[in-house]
Amino acid sequence: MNYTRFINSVSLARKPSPIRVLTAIALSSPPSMISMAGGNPNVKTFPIQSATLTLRNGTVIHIGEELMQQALQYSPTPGFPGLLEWVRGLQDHIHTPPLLNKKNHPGAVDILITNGSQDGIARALESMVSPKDTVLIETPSYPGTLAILKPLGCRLLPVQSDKHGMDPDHLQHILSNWKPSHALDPSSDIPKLLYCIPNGGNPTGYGLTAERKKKIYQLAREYSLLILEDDPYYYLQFSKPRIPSLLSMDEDGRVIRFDSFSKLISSGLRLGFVSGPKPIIERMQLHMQATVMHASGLSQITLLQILQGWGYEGFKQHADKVTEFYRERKNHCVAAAKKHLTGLAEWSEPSGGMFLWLKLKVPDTFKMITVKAREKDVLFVPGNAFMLDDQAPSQYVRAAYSMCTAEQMDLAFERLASLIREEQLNPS
Ligand SMILES: Cc1ncc(COP(=O)(O)O)c(CNc2cc3ccccc3n(O)c2=O)c1O
Repeated sequence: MNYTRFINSVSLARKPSPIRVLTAIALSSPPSMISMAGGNPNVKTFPIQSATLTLRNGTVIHIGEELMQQALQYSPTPGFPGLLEWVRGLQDHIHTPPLLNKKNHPGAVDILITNGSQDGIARALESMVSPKDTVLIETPSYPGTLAILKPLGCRLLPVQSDKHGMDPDHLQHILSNWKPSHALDPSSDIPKLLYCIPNGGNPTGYGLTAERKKKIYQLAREYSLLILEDDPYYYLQFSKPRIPSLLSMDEDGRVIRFDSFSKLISSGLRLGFVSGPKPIIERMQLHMQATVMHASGLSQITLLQILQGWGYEGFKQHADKVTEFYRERKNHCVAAAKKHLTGLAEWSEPSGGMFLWLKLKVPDTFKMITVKAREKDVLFVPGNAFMLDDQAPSQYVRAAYSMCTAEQMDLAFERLASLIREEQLNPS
């Protein structure tokens, strides 16, 4: 695989920061090394000495002085070595990526700790996309990614989806406008990247079937695409066993996978990680070096203490508990929709995540949701926010069931029902 084709000129121009190189050398040198290189502040001037965390299960985690000094000091851009090692082991345990341990393969998997997966997606797209490029993106899609992509000025081609996720037949139909050989022609506008949210989609809550994932991967192979697998809801799949990831089938080194700790452990710690081909991860690391330098050290050390205490089995048990929490909320949400919205809206049962995607029997939801709904003390997100063309009318709204009680969801949908009836009588 020739990765240069996928890296834009800004990213290709990036060079390792000499200071960050020295930080890495200093960290990996023997105690005899005397470093007067790095402009590190002296940790003895820091007011925080240690910390103690109490988990909901009663476990007490103590971050002593030595570890706290590491947490509060500059650290390597790729991530704390211990956390990198742990998440690498998690990927092996969960996805068994074919290229995880093939160090000599050009697409050997490398990992970067990011400030949440939003940060990772931004670095990947800002390192790969040029204005002349064509990017395939499932629609509807996550507004956070649309906010990154649209300003880059590339051509965005929407790939339709349904209750089983992105439609590979529509993807094939779009790609049939090119020949696979066009990928060898630098002047061709053949698509290079495919962005998808394979499980518990945002905004739909739908997930790709295993068959569709295989078909999409085969099409990516045929047309030399790289796949951006944005998968913060992987562990929140309601069906068991979980449907395998695209990374688990990646024999070519064409999947860049974004994981997040936001939906399982904390969204405020701002930690996620990217698993992908080393040449791409290296470009993202250089991007990170020139901006935030590294993800928060205190967040990384805090997370690592929790993960090391759990181990992989404990992590999976926690993920299963969180999934059951959201399954119960999903059931309450669907029950409230059936009770109040039957005949006024359509929806399919979410297969994971934390969202219900409602198609209302009105021509456009934007003004109804952004103006009238607030007067009725209820908030949703209008469907246009998830579309490539956010000016076009949309009959959809996204409802998040993650934060509301069953009673609140019932009342919210009762209010939405009266809004729909009013809108049907007097369209805004
Ligand atoms: C598909 C997909 N990919 C990436 C991310 C980012 O997650 P990270 O790991 O925390 O950076 C997300 C997070 N989605 C949302 C976040 C959010 C934050 C504040 C307020 C509202 C928010 N709404 O509505 C969201 O959907 C996501 O759904």
